[in-house]
Order: sequence, then structure tokens, then C-alpha cells
Amino acid sequence: MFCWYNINTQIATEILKLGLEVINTIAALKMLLQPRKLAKQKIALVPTMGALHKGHVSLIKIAQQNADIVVCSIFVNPTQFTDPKDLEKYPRPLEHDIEMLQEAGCDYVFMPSVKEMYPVQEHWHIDLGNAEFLLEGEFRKGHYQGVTQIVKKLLDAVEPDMAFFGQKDFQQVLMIRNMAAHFDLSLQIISCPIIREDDGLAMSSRNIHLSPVDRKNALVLSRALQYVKDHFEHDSIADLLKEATRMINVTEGVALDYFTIADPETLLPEDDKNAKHLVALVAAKVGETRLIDNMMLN
Ligand SMILES: Nc1ncnc2c1ncn2[C@@H]1O[C@H](COP(=O)(O)OP(=O)(O)OP(=O)(O)O)[C@@H](O)[C@H]1O
Ligand SMILES: CC(C)(CO)[C@@H](O)C(=O)[O-]
Ligand code: BAL
Repeated sequence: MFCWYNINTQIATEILKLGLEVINTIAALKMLLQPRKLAKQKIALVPTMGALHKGHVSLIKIAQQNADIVVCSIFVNPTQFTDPKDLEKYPRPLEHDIEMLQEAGCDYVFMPSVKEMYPVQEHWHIDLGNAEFLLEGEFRKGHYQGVTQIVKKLLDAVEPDMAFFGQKDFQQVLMIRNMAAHFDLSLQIISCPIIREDDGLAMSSRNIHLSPVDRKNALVLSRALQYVKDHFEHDSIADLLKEATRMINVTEGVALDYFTIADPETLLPEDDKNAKHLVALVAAKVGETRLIDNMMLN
């Protein structure tokens, strides 16, 4: 059986020739990064679960502009999946990912096994604040404990000066910032803009599961967000929510989990349009695929 974590030697050799180093263990990673750290080079981490697309590449490019060395991790983290079927079918196109990272000029890719990251069973539970239980936290209970658990392990392995995350996973960035505050970590956590397809759909690894009909229907999510942004000046929050949810609910094959206009720090619903910052966030199942998206409104 082809094993995702064991890179075949031929591919590994090709990769080394092209300058991208593929590392599977924390010990090897630390050894490779040590001289870089001694030379005071700035190290950036871009954590991913693979199935890379232009959204991931944009994080790598931003990281390159801010650091000397960019490490991208690819690890499909089992502890953040609340639906075993979602984990099982998560896309794992290894060779394609390696090619994208080479092309992007990434320096190191860290692709550990599950055993490497979780050598023993362990308990993880930290206080992430009330926002942990809202939105994604309500629909994927325990998800952010799993996300922060693996991100802390990756940060411990790489010890980067900065880590880059996409704003597409808006709540995730907030949770990771809260985890970093919990452990008093001093690294910079940088949130990067959402990269979209030409028609507005937010890029996501799970888009690969969309059938052609789903793909068309999925557009209603970014359209509803854009509607809210475009009408924000003149309409009340209640009217904006009403129209956005209507747009989604009339789209066949799309089942809405939530559409909210919220405070970006607390994620609590906000009905005061004069609030300094507001974000609209949406999650829905499109066919069998659950997608999320968001847009800052002011
Ligand atoms: N369209 C995008 N624009 C910017 N950043 C993105 C985009 N999609 C994902 N990212 C970021 O890339 C990082 C790795 O995400 P991940 O590997 O889970 O990909 P994904 O596309 O979010 O996949 P999925 O949502 O299906 O899990 C995260 O910080 C995520 O926010
Ligand atoms: C941050 C992350 C890599 C942790 O597994 C994941 O949640 C993701 O890809 O967004
Ligand atoms: N991109 C967020 C990771 C997840 O959905 O599990």
C-alpha cells in the first residue's frame, strides 16, 4: 500500500536536487534548523494539512517576504477532526504538493507521521476563551483543542520567529493567538488575506470534493458575504442577515450552519453597525462538503 508519509526515494532525491528538503522527524528538523538559528536567520512556519492550492502558496510568499527561511508543514492532524469520514477522505496529493512547494521556493517541508507527532496518548485541554464554543466550535466540538494541540507541537518542533495562517479560517487564527497567549509564546502570528477563485469562491482543499453542481452552488457563500459588504452602509444588520440567509437557503443543495455578523475578537453576534470592526462569517454544507468563508465589513 502506498503510504503518504514514506516518500519514495526517487522523489526524495529529485526534491533534494531542486533545493527543497523534506523532513519527517522532529530531531532531523531541529538539527537542520540549528545552524540557521545560530546565524540569526529568521524562521517562518506555514502549517498546512496539504492538498496545497494558491491560498497556501500565498502564505508561503508572504512568509518569504518576512523571513529568511520558510518551513511548511504538511500534517493531516487526526485530533482536530470531529467526523471520522472527513478525516478518511481528506485529500493527500503528495507529489502535487511537493511540486507546488518547489515552485514556490519553500526551503523545508516537514511531513511527520502521526506516530512522530503523537508518540504516546496524551491529554490536551487548555482555556481558549468563550469563542472556542461558538460557530465552528459549536458545529465541530473539540476542534480547536485539536488544532491548538498540533500547532503547539509544530511550534515546539520548529521554534519559528513567526507563523502564518489564512484569514479564511478566521476563528482558527483567534484560537491560535489565544493558545499562544496561554503559553506566553513570543512568536509573531500573522493572518494573511483570503485567496479566492476568479468567481469569488474561497480556495480550500475540500473544494476538490465538490461536484460540478456543488461547485456552482458553493458560490452563494461568497456572494452572500459580498452582498452584506456592499449593502453594509445603508441596510440594518437585521436586514443584511435576513437577505444573506435567504440567498443561501433558496440555493438547492446548500444547507446553512450559520451566517453571522460578529465582533472579530469575541465572535459574538453584533447588532451595532457603529462597532469599530465587524466580520461576517458563514459555514454551510454544499452537497456533502462543509465549507466556511468570511469577510471583514469595515
Ligand atoms: N483561500 C485561502 N486563502 C488564504 N489562506 C488559506 C486559504 N485556504 C486555506 N488557507 C490557509 O492555509 C493554512 C492551511 O490550511 P489547510 O491546509 O487546512 O487548507 P484549507 O484549504 O483550509 O483546507 P480545508 O479548509 O479543506 O481544511 C491555514 O492557515 C488556512 O487558513
Ligand atoms: C493549522 C492547521 C495546519 C493545524 O492542523 C490546520 O488547522 C489548517 O490547515 O488550517
Ligand atoms: N483549514 C482548517 C482545518 C480544518 O478544517 O480542519
